[in-house]
Amino acid sequence: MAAQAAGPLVVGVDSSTQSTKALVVDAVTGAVLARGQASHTIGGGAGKESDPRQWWQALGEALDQCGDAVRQASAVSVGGQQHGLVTLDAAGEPVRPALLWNDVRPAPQSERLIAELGGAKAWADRVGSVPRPALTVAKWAWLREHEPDAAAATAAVRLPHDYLTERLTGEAVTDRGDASGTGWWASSTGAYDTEILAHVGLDPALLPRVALPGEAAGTVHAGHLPLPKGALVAAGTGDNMAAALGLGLRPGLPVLSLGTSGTVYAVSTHRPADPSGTVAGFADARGDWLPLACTLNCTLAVDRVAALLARDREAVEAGGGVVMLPYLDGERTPNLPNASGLVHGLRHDTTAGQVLQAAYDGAVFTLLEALDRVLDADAAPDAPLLLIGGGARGRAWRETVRRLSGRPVVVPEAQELVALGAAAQAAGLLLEEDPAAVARRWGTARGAEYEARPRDDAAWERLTATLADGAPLLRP
Ligand SMILES: Nc1ncnc2c1ncn2[C@@H]1O[C@H](COP(=O)(O)OP(=O)(O)O)[C@@H](O)[C@H]1O
Ligand SMILES: O=C(CO)[C@@H](O)[C@H](O)COP(=O)(O)O
Repeated sequence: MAAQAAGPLVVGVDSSTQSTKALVVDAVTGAVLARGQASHTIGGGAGKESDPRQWWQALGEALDQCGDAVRQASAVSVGGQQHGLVTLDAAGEPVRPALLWNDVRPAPQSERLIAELGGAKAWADRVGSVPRPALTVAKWAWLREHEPDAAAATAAVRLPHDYLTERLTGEAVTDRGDASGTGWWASSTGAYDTEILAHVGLDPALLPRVALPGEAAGTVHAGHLPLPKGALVAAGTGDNMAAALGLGLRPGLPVLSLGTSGTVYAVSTHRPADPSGTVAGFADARGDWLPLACTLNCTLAVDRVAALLARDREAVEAGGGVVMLPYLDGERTPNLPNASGLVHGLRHDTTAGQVLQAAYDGAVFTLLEALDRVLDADAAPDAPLLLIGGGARGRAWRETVRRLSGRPVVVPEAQELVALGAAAQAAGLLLEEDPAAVARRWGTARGAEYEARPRDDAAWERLTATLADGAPLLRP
């Protein structure tokens, strides 16, 4: 395989909520020479948890599937689901399963942290984000309150991507992108916030070093993975930051990602600070910012509705006035952690296909509602939406985005943009280039273009009214 390559080989990894994906990529051309994927399981009863050791095992399986090419890689990088709280004991073993980004149990701790440290605006100004239940700081506060023994046994705290990076290299290293989703890395200073850490009783010595953009985490030291010992390992980053790299994103171009989470984001040259908490003021993996809004209910919620209706996910039907807010897991945007799904407007003539379409509409509306807040002065109002994530392969998702956004849509041909972004980061490290420039050279954002259609204002108004009128039901 490597014989077909024009340049050295790099490996990009996406350790996301549902699976690990690995790509072996030609660092010069961006050609994908091999790929692998292995699933994760999520448990946790009322919460959302995964055993980090499973991610390591899945990484091994995904790399094995890549065959010989992976054994010739010169550099590797790991992108991972953001915010997860990985707690390790003194031997480096997980104290308990990781609390994932979509675990809403820390909602009371989140409210308390906001109140105790000056309110939402103070948090946004200082940290960049209001500490919603998703953020690692709220999860750590939950653990200390509910499982003090587990918190006391914790000798190291990691995020999913840097847990894997450390297992590859033996080095405790993270990056500013993923660190910016913890709630204890302040965007105002570009460093860990020792006052916040003291407030939540977390010793900064338990945290990984934050590498500078472009800095290596180390080299592969683990002999039992197919990766060659001594291959360079980049710092990696959060999955959304990795996808921004993978698209070679320039400031102001909006991305809508349809996966387990739904996200809308853009690279910005201005540090975000949204006191409403809708926009998380993340850092990107280079030196800019990544204002982002994230929903909990996206592809899994809509697929669940399709299964309930016993319909294929593409079997939608237009028409009718039924409205659905598919908040099956509670919701993060808007901040409704205790909400459940809401259906309104059913009639005798409502069809199952219309109910399914209403689920897509509700999921897409929730994301697009946040888009205007995410975009700043850098953003061109008529810029096309880049549609990525597993859902971007679906016609019903794409057409719903076109109908409710009124914007042109581009669906990149490249499908695994997080893994490609990690590969671009690895290639950037190896070739001493800007990873976003590497991705632009690879042409990763090229894809099918769909022109703008007039926005469906009637559907938008029905959804807005249902969200407002349903508030007492959505905030139990
Ligand atoms: N052809 C398709 N059409 C529509 N949706 C799809 C298709 N293929 C996969 N998906 C959706 O993509 C989702 C997984 O997306 P992905 O971005 O890989 O998730 P994550 O990164 O959160 O693990 C699945 O939940 C599934 O609903
Ligand atoms: O919490 C966020 C962003 O803030 C999520 O986007 C996670 O990063 C999980 O991503 P996926 O597994 O859905 O890609």
